[in-house]
Amino acid sequence: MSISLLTLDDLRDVERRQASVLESGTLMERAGQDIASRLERELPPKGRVTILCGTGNNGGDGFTAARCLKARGHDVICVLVGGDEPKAEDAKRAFAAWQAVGGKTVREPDSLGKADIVVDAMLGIGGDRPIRGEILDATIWYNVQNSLKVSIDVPTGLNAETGNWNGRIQGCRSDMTIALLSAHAGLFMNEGRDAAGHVCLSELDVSIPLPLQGLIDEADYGHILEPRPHFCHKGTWGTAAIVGGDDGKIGAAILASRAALRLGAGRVKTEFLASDAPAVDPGCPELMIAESPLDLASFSALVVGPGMGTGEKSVKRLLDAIHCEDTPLVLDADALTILAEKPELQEELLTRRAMTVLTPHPLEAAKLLRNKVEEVQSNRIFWARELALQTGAAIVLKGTGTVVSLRSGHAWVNPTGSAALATAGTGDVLSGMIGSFIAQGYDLTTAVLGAVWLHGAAAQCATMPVLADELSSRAATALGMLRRAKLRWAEAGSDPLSSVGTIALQPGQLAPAPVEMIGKVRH
Ligand SMILES: NC(=O)C1=CN([C@@H]2O[C@H](COP(=O)(O)OP(=O)(O)OC[C@H]3O[C@@H](n4cnc5c(N)ncnc54)[C@H](O)[C@@H]3O)[C@@H](O)[C@H]2O)[C@@H](O)CC1
Ligand SMILES: Nc1ncnc2c1ncn2[C@@H]1O[C@H](COP(=O)(O)OP(=O)(O)O)[C@@H](O)[C@H]1O
Ligand SMILES: [K+]
Repeated sequence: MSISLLTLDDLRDVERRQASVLESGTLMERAGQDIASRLERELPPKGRVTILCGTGNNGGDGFTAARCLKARGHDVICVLVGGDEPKAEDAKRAFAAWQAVGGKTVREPDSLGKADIVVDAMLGIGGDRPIRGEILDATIWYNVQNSLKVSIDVPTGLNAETGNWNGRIQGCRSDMTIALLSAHAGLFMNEGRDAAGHVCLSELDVSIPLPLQGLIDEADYGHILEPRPHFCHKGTWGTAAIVGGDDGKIGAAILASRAALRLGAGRVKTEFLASDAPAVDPGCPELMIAESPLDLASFSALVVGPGMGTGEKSVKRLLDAIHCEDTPLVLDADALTILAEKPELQEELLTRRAMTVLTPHPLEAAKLLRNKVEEVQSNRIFWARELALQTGAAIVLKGTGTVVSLRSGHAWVNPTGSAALATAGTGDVLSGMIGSFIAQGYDLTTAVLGAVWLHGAAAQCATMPVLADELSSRAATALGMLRRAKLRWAEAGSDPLSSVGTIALQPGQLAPAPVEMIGKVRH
């Protein structure tokens, strides 16, 4: 969690504390300088830049960046949107400084020629209402510009915490967003992921308190990248049991089982609930298909639910698994539907000694929370935390920007993944991957965060939906390559591979960074 995702309350606290120790306008000046430096990398000499400035402090950042770019010889025009003058104090000063250097400001953008870069500095984290009037008009203009489009702090109209458009009114859709002080969860979730584009962060040289939430990164899953010792055997890497696959849904349990095996579990046994289940998986003969119900307590990890059905037999098997109190348990799909229908089973989860992981998609989460999908999606981090408290389990709330939450209140947003995952069976693969890492003996957070991150990373470069079964092979290949890269990097002491399979890496990195750090970087 080295990239923090501060809540708006936390950010306002940081701002207040900084205001008492720094001269007013200092942060805005740093923001303007860092924005200008980053934009300059995208500009030709004497590049043309149009900056849409709102009347709040986001607009102030825009005027400050304008002044810095002008000083570096670029041709900059500001458009003041939403009023005849800035309202926030720092923004007033920034506007005056822009005017003092002869900066040109107009009130609407329609007559302006094409710019190399168009900047959205209309609304930042203070934008909490649906956009309308001048801001809406300028947003519509912005979205059709054939220029590089860059939002400052957050795309105008987007809720920085939830990644939803305020009031469902579409706001600015950008190629790049330069976040200030801290990255925002909304830039990686729901509509925010598409609206933000490439995310840069300037921390403005401010030390940020360690928050409860951040992006999943190598600091969280690094252990899974460690090479295996030579001195080991299949028993070293645990045995996972996959329980599921009722009539007509055998494939789901196969997908989870294959994923568990491919990602490194020493052995995987599959218990199908279907009456006509196959005795072998011809595509993966390494799997052991149980002929009779498994002794669930004897496994290193249980994955229960993929294609399991919700009938009496399934309920009984779920209960058996929950009662294996000392065996780590991953519950997915139909197991979650049963849990939602039988709240008394959720209470039993609270008494388990071993870890439990629930992997709901938003509809499954809504049912568990006795809620609506829209409500869950309106604040995914909040509801993932609620579900962790309700069940005592680690929660993996899937979707665009998967959220992982623990009962302790810690929450992570996954920066990897893509729409290539929006295809049947990829969730089954994820539950098998989590079960695999748990069976291998990784601690709960490493296993869950590593699986979620890798599952997304394996799909990231695909332009078409990935067949779920291919996904686990891709994830295994990516993991192997990352392990090799780490080894080489450790041996060479510096530059690893510049590219690892489908995952493009910067020199010195093992995995693509979700956020480009700009300005003065403190870590
Ligand atoms: N305070 C600080 O320490 C720093 C703040 N910075 C900038 O300041 C921004 C926050 O500034 P503000 O708090 O002034 O907020 P904004 O500039 O985001 O918004 C200004 C005003 O817009 C109003 N508003 C909300 N939704 C609206 C809508 N749909 N239509 C019209 N008006 C709407 C709000 O009531 C608010 O008063 C950050 O996003 C960042 O860009 C940066 O300068 C970095 C440092
Ligand atoms: N647009 C998307 N962007 C990122 N991840 C996605 C997207 N759509 C789906 N996913 C991921 O794909 C998986 C789908 O899981 P799930 O809905 O349980 O499907 P299934 O039951 O068919 O396996 C989850 O890991 C989810 O986070
Ligand atoms: K903005």
